Amino acid sequence: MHSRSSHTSDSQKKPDRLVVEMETKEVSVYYGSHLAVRHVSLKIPKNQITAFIGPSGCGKSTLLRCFNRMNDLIPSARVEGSVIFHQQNIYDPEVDPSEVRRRIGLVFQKPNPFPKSIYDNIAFGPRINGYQGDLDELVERTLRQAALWDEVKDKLKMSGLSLSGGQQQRLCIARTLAIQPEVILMDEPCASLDPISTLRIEELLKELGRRYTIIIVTHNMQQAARVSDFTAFYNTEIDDNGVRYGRLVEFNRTEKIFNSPAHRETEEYVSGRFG
Ligand SMILES: Nc1ncnc2c1ncn2[C@@H]1O[C@H](COP(=O)(O)OP(=O)(O)OP(=O)(O)O)[C@@H](O)[C@H]1O
Repeated sequence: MHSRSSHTSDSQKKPDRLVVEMETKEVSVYYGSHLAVRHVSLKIPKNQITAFIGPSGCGKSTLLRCFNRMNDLIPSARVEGSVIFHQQNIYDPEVDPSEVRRRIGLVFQKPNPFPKSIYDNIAFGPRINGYQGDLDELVERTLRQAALWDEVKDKLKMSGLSLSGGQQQRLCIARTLAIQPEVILMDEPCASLDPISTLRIEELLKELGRRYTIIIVTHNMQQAARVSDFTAFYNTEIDDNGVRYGRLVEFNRTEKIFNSPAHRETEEYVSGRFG
């Protein structure tokens, strides 16, 4: 990939020249002695949406968590290889994992607002990080970015838990945006939402994808096709000892993965013949 010299306008969604935001080099993840994902090397393009797809258990969520060291919080998990961000391996011993997680936010599958007011859900992270600007302005701006402002502007003191599931998920996205991340990871963010809330989140994603680098794990191939610019297809493989592990099969522009993939197993998966 080449470096991009000029700014991309909002209307120009697919620039010819891309910069790499993050890169995994030979990443493998173990849970105890169990190899879950093997040797993934991948370049995540900046300000694009990358979808991770593949059958259950191929390691999509495991790999996603490597991008902001969330696997550190799982005692049995061990990551090999490197994940490069701003020319540094985020697994280097001198790197502070909480700083990594501030710059690379994660939105979970199930909306998980704090049991606090809508306002404080947004303000909490910036306060902890010593935000010096106008918090009211930040709360409004991020709620607008997350397409939630109009629905909540008159009830900012109400609990975040009083919102619908779809609104809660947009609140969690706003909360992530408020700490001004550079990359947003999303682990099946629509899995627990109804179709209308799902569409709203997808619209939001397309909007955010112009300004942020987004990686989204999804079970839903139509969703990957609708929202992403690039797609990584993972599959499971069985080694000589009969042990199943996940591996990256193919990574390319989404239209290529869905219309003319290089590998037969990708074609079989995206056409619904397995998985
Ligand atoms: N916390 C954990 N402890 C032990 N093994 C785990 C843990 N999380 C995942 N695994 C194992 O790692 C492998 C990959 O799981 P992972 O959840 O990353 O796959 P996935 O592709 O995201 O699956 P799904 O689509 O079903 O969510 C599986 O064999 C799973 O059982």
